[in-house]
Amino acid sequence: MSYQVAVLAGDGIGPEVMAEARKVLKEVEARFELDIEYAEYDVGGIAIDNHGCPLPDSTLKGCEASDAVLFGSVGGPKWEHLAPNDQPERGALLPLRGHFDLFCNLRPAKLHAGLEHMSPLRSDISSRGFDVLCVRELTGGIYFGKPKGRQGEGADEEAFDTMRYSRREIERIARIAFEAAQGRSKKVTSVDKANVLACSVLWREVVEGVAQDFPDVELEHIYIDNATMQLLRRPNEFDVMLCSNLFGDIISDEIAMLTGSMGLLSSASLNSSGFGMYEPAGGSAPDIAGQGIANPVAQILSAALLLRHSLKLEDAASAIERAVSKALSAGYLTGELLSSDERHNAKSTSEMGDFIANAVKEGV
Ligand SMILES: NC(=O)c1ccc[n+]([C@@H]2O[C@H](COP(=O)([O-])OP(=O)(O)OC[C@H]3O[C@@H](n4cnc5c(N)ncnc54)[C@H](O)[C@@H]3O)[C@@H](O)[C@H]2O)c1
Ligand SMILES: CC(C)[C@H](C(=O)O)[C@@H](O)C(=O)O
Ligand SMILES: [Mg+2]
Repeated sequence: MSYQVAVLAGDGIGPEVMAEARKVLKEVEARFELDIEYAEYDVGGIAIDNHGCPLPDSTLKGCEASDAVLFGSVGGPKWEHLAPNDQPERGALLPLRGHFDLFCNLRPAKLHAGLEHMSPLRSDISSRGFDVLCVRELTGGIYFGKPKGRQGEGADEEAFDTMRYSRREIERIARIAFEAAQGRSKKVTSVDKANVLACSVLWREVVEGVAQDFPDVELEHIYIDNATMQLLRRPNEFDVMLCSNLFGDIISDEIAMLTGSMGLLSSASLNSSGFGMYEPAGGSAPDIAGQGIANPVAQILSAALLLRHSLKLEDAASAIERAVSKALSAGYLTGELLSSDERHNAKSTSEMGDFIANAVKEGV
C-alpha cells in the first residue's frame, strides 16, 4: 500500500522541526517497509513571500490529493502588519481547517513517569502525574461565527465576533470525547462558561444528552476560569477535557506547559472521514526561530498521530512514541526543558531528531 502525505512546514521553527520529523519518518518507513510519498507546499508567511497569498491554490490542491497533511506552524512578526484575513493564521490555517471540516482536534498531554521535574508544578502535585486528552471543537464557535468585523468611527468604532454553535456541531465533538474516554479513564470534563454564555448553556444540554449513551463514562461540567485553576491544583483528576474552539485553545497551551514545554504537545485535526492535518499545538516561536534550539518532539509526535489516525499504521505510530519516550527518559532534552544551571547539557533540535530517529531504527 502506498500513501501520499502533503508537508506544509510553514514559518519560524516550522521548517526546523519538520526536518526532524521527516528524519524520523524515514527510519519508520525503512523499519516497517512503508511506501510513503511526500510533497512539500508553501503555506503561511512563506507562501505570502513566494506566491502573494498565504494559502495558494497549488497548496490546497496538493492537500486535497493527499491522504493526510503534516503541518508545521505559520505566522510571525513579518506578516502582522497585513490585513487580518491576509495574515498566515486567518488566511491559511483557519481556512484549511474549515475547508476539510477538521472539526475534531485531539491534543494529548502526559507527564511521563520520572520526568515530573520538567513540569513547573509544585513537586507534591507533579509527583501524582497526569494524562489529559484535550478534545477541542475546531471549526465552529467564536473563531468561525458570522458576523465578524468592525464598524463605525472614532470613539464609537467597535469590533465584533460571533460565538455560535449548533446542536449538530456540539453533538459530534461530544461523542468523540466520550468514545475517547471509554478507551482511557472513563471521565469527561466538559469545559464551558454556562453561567454567562448562551452557547455554553446549549453546549451543556447537548453534552448531557450524549452522556446518556455512555453510562460507563463519568461526566462533570466545569467553567473555563475554574478549569484553568483546577488544572494547576489537581491535574491528575482530569482525563478527557471536552472544549469549544476558544476554550480548547487556552486549555491546550496550559496542559502543554504543565508537561514542561509547548514543544511537547502534538495534535491531530480530523474530519469524519479520517482525513487529518497533524501539527504541533504551539506556534512558529519567533523568539527562538533560526537558532536550532526548538524542541522537535511535538512535530515528531504529530507525525506519529498521522500514522495512527489517517494511515492506520498503529505499529509505526507507537514505535515513534516509544522512541520519544526513550529520549526524554534518557534526559535527552532541549534547553527549554532544563533549568538554567543544567542548560549546558541541552540538545539541539537536530540532535534530538537524530536520537529519536536512531531509537526508531534500533527498535525500542
Ligand atoms: N498552528 C500554528 O501554526 C500556530 C499555533 C500557535 C501560534 N501560531 C502563531 O505563531 C506565532 C507565535 O505565537 P506565540 O508566540 O503566541 O506562540 P508560540 O507557541 O509560537 O510560542 C509560545 C512560547 O512557546 C515556545 N515554544 C513554542 N514551540 C516551541 C518548541 N517547539 N520548542 C521550544 N519552545 C517552543 C516559544 O519559544 C514561546 O516562548 C504567532 O504568529 C501565532 O499566531 C501558529
Ligand atoms: C494560530 C491560531 C489560529 C491557532 C488557534 O487559535 O487555533 C493556534 O493557537 C492553535 O492552537 O492551533
Ligand atoms: Mg493555540
